[in-house]
Amino acid sequence: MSKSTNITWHDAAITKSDRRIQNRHGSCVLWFTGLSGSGKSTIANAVSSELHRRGINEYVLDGDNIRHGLNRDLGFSDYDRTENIRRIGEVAKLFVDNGTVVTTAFISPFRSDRDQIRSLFEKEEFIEVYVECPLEECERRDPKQLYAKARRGEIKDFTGIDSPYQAPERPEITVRSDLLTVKDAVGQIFQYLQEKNII
Ligand SMILES: Nc1ncnc2c1ncn2[C@@H]1O[C@H](COP(=O)(O)OS(=O)(=O)O)[C@@H](OP(=O)(O)O)[C@H]1O
Ligand SMILES: Nc1ncnc2c1ncn2[C@@H]1O[C@H](COP(=O)(O)OP(=O)(O)O)[C@@H](O)[C@H]1O
Repeated sequence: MSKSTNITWHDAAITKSDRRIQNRHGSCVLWFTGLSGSGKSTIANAVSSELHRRGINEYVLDGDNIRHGLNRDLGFSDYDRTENIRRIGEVAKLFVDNGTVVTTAFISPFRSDRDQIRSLFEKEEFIEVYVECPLEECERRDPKQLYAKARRGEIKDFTGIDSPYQAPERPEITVRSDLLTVKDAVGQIFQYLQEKNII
């Protein structure tokens, strides 16, 4: 809910549509969601690198990085995760308005939070990418040794251990990161972007 009153929305002189025409490509958010260690960052960065190589305006919003700055006041309670995702959704919307293909790599464990973000966008602009990977495999990878800490009780409310993860019911794309290589996952996502005439 907004705390401010007496504020007026200003229409910008240059619109999203103007930027898309100049860029010669569309803009959207690829909203990656999945367990810690499922591969969100790895695949989002690989997609962004390939977009960049092809001359497409791209940007990655990554969980750990945003939590160092914009969202450094937030922790991992359910309330804080919801606020984390709400802010990222608003930032992603600005990037889409700017004509960018933005990738976001947040666990975003709650279905209602992701649906709320979806509602900020036009239909084709929000692409939910479920990076599906069994908990056992994420725990085996454990790139930051956080599962080990959570199992030892040194981290509380860890997603998949003592905090829930609600898998998407109808994601636009499901990437099975336990079965596909990173390269094949990138290929799957590019195929979608091309089919939808975004790039
Ligand atoms: N308690 C707890 N639960 C889950 N994750 C934790 C926790 N504490 C720290 N971390 C590290 O923070 C990263 C997840 O941050 P997110 O902003 O993506 O989380 S959320 O979307 O708000 O749930 C997550 O990064 P990824 O591994 O990239 O997903 C972890 O490195
Ligand atoms: N097919 C794959 N897709 C993505 N990551 C993979 C894959 N196979 C192995 N990995 C490894 O799994 C780890 C995933 O970590 P990361 O991308 O940080 O996940 P997340 O951002 O979801 O926490 C990395 O060490 C990555 O090299």
